[in-house]
Amino acid sequence: MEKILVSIRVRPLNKQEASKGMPWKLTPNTINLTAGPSASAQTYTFDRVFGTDSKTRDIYEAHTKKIISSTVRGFNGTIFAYGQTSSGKTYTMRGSQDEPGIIPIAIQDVFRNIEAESNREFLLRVSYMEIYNEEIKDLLAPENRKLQVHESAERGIFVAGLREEIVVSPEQVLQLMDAGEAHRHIGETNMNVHSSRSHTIFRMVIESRDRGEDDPCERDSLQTSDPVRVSHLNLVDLAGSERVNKTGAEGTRLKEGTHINKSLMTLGNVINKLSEGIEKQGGHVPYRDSKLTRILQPALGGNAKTLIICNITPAMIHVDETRGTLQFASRANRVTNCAQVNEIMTDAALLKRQKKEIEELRKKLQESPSDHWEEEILNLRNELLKTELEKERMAMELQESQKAAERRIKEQQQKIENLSTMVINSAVDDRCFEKRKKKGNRRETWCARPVLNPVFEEVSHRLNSQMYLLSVTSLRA
Ligand SMILES: Nc1ncnc2c1ncn2[C@@H]1O[C@H](COP(=O)(O)OP(=O)(O)OP(=O)(O)O)[C@@H](O)[C@H]1O
Repeated sequence: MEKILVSIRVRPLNKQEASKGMPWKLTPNTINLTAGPSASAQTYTFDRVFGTDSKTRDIYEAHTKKIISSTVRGFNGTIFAYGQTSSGKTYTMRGSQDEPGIIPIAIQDVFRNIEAESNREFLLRVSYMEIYNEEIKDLLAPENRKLQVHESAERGIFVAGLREEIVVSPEQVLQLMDAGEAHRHIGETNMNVHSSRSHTIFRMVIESRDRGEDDPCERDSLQTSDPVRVSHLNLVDLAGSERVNKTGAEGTRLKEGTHINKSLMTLGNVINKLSEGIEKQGGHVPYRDSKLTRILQPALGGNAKTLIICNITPAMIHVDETRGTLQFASRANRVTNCAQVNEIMTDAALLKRQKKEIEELRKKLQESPSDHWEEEILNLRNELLKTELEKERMAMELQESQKAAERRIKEQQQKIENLSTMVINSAVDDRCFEKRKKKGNRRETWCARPVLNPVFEEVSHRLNSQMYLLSVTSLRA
């Protein structure tokens, strides 16, 4: 569900209006009446409010651009300009010599979007119609008049007998538009020298399907079995609501004005009912009360993305009409639509899509768990290898240090043995020497323990401490 978007565009004051000033205060999202006898604290809030110096390109970028790219992806889209006569609807939608309008910018953008969708092929058809005095006229084939609106399950709501031209370039579309424009009802009123006396709907039907594989055999089968997306883009320039006394309408102009006002009143009623949620409560919405609302039915509370650009005249003299436009805009802003991609599914297309989905699921089932486990296993294997290598390294180091300790012990034992032999020999020598001395010039004395050679004592002490150190080291190892 998404809201109907509403933007307000305030046209600059013209020479006659400028002297009285502008009683409206604007912010990027709000507008309120600050001067004059009917000034009030009421603030109107919208998706965007564009001031008198705004450019159509800014308005396009704000919301229209997104809607246009959605239509290329299969959503219905409608953009229309609403407002009193001479408020700038045609200026906004068609543009001027100096500033292109929403329609030419949108057409260029449709083709740009299509170019970016390289995996799809497109078929574009355009039609251009006018609702004048509640009669539908074909602007691309002016001999087609009084066309009727019908509804069918396949086509939805459509205008029977309306010419649709296949187009391949933005230039071709703009040429067709210009040709159609020449057949439009335009008249002079007190308020607008080129007043649109009719509502116009420029429609682009965008059909697309997947290009399929590179294999031409495969391509042929795809063409019959792929779903086709069909979306409608409506670019609407409404005739302006008008007051008979202000427009000075009489005769033909008066008749036109009556019809214009009647269809705009129906549009207002439809928006009222929708904003009150009447349709959701099962109530009646009077779409059939005018050709305009009947043709635009999908855009009003239906399957479409919709933007209404409400044009207002900021002059003091038009305060009442401007307030009427803002009230309509507020109600429209409360209406919700439900846009979805429009696909035409043949049985073959349905079957093919289901097969594709099953295939994708099977692939996921097969691929994703094994991918996951393979990675897990690889990680675990690496961990295991690392641990084993570390274990081996530690075992080798231990072996080495044990061997070294054993070697040192053996060496020390060898040294002790050698030294012991030396000490025994030296003790024997000493005793012989003492005996010889005794026999010589000294008296023989008794000693409780044998007096050892000081050299022996020193060596023995050192050996004992080294043996102690060795045993401690080998214990530690
Ligand atoms: N934003 C703008 N900047 C400059 N000039 C503007 C702007 N908007 C409208 N105008 C001028 O105001 C005049 C009336 O505009 P336009 O014809 O677009 O009004 P309209 O709402 O389509 O009127 P109608 O309902 O009678 O057809 C034109 O001369 C147009 O060039």
